[in-house]
Amino acid sequence: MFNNLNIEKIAGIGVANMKVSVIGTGYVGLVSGVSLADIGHDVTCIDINERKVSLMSKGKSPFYEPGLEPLMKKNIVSGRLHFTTEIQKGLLNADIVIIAVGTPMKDDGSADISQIKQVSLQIAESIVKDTIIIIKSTVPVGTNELIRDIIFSNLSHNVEFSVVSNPEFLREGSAVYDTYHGDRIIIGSDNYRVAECVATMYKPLGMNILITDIRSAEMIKYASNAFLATKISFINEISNLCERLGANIEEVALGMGTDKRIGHEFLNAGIGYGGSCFPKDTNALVQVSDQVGYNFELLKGVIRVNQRQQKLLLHKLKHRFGSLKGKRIAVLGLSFKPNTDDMREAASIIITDKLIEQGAEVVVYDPKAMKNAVQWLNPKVNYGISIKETIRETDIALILTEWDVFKELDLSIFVELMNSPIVFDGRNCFTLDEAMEAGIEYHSVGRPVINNNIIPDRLVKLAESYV
Ligand SMILES: NC(=O)c1ccc[n+]([C@@H]2O[C@H](COP(=O)([O-])OP(=O)(O)OC[C@H]3O[C@@H](n4cnc5c(N)ncnc54)[C@H](O)[C@@H]3O)[C@@H](O)[C@H]2O)c1
Ligand SMILES: O=c1ccn([C@@H]2O[C@H](COP(=O)(O)OP(=O)(O)O[C@H]3O[C@H](CO)[C@@H](O)[C@H](O)[C@H]3O)[C@@H](O)[C@H]2O)c(=O)[nH]1
Repeated sequence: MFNNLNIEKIAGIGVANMKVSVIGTGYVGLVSGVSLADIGHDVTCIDINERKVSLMSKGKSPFYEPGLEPLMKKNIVSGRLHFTTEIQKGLLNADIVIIAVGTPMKDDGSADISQIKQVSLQIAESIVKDTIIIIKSTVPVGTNELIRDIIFSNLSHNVEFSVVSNPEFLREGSAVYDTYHGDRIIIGSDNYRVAECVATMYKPLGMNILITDIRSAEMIKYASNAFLATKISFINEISNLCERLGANIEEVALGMGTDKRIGHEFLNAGIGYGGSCFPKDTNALVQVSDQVGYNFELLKGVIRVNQRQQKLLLHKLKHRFGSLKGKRIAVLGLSFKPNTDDMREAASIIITDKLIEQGAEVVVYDPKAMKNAVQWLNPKVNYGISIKETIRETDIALILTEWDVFKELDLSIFVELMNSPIVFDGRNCFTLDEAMEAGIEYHSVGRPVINNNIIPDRLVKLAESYV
């Protein structure tokens, strides 16, 4: 059905100057759109959210992402980057349309592809010339074919099109860097010349490009996220064992990661993974597996371990204090990881909620996520105005996100300002030596507890009842 797609015309445009429309301006849509404009294409970003479009048109990002706003402004000024809420206008004359709308998790764990289906219908009605349609959103295997059928059945004009799977691998907090320095670009297509045309669009980025069939491209995205989530749950399991056996997870991870076959990345033990991708995508892959009659036992375990790990500090607090009623607790860090204001699936949501449920008074601080946090956290949470004011006269401090401003703290402020300098660090921000020198009581993940400047020999006993 795509044999007549006017690929010569699209490819003939060369490595720059393709007309690209991006639908959906979350992290993926906006960062992709901006970078494609930056490498010379004429890009229109389309979103139904008027507030976002109005902000973006002024060069402002709707979310915090380092390095993004200067790049937006540069490309708006150059005339290569445009924003609109009107899909028909936004798709006019597009050579390539990129779908980057959300695919959130449904209650049963599966991926909700309704936004993609809706956009596909709009594309079918709007395209007036031969077009390549790229699906960049993370979608279950088989979705690209489904979308192809929906578009084909609803075309308003006599045009050719081809659907290409091109999953995205950027990380929030380093999205701009990743877009220019990623490890690979995956292009899944049933037409090699179409795939080459998409490769041409990305060529100025100078990245490795791997062309696969459509279903394999869809699977590469899920398999990659599931594997990284597995690495995190694995190291968290090892860290729980370290606590019981008196080993130190930092040294264990260093020793493991030095083996090139294992590698150092994604071996940071902590309070589990959050964010808009790992929880959603691992659950979706389990759902898909179940649907085809395959019991993906390993991944089910990874998800269970993560759910338990997100509550690790609550278990430690219970063991240390029994009741938390009337305790004043400071929480440093709310976003699911540093350098983002994204609160989706952040461990802070469940932890602060449980603390309040147990009668604690909770005051929180985050360098960037406070505004978003209001929509996600229990209304009884209090918001601090600075790190110092947040920990002042508290009984316990929790660190939930490893922002640099926390890692760079002089630990003596916990001694000076808190009622009692007791710190539970879910991200191992400090060395045990630093904690010992400062004279704080320091509980971290997978490492011995520091209390009264000694590493207690009751460590193993302490750990027994954590989980
Ligand atoms: N966030 C990440 O770091 C990341 C990384 C890789 C892949 N992904 C995947 O990319 C996809 C997008 O994720 P995100 O976090 O960037 O998105 P998001 O959910 O934050 O934003 C989606 C955007 O799409 C817009 N939208 C919805 N329906 C629309 C329509 N009919 N027309 C125009 N706009 C519409 C929404 O208003 C919103 O701005 C998901 O499938 C996600 O799994 C995300
Ligand atoms: O060693 C580690 C590494 C990460 N995390 C946690 O894992 C979560 C996810 O972190 P990260 O992967 O850095 O951020 P995301 O922005 O969610 O990026 C992931 O999800 C995206 C969406 O699919 C993919 O594009 C990226 O490749 C993939 O890394 C965060 O809560 C981290 O705190 C750990 O606990 N330990």
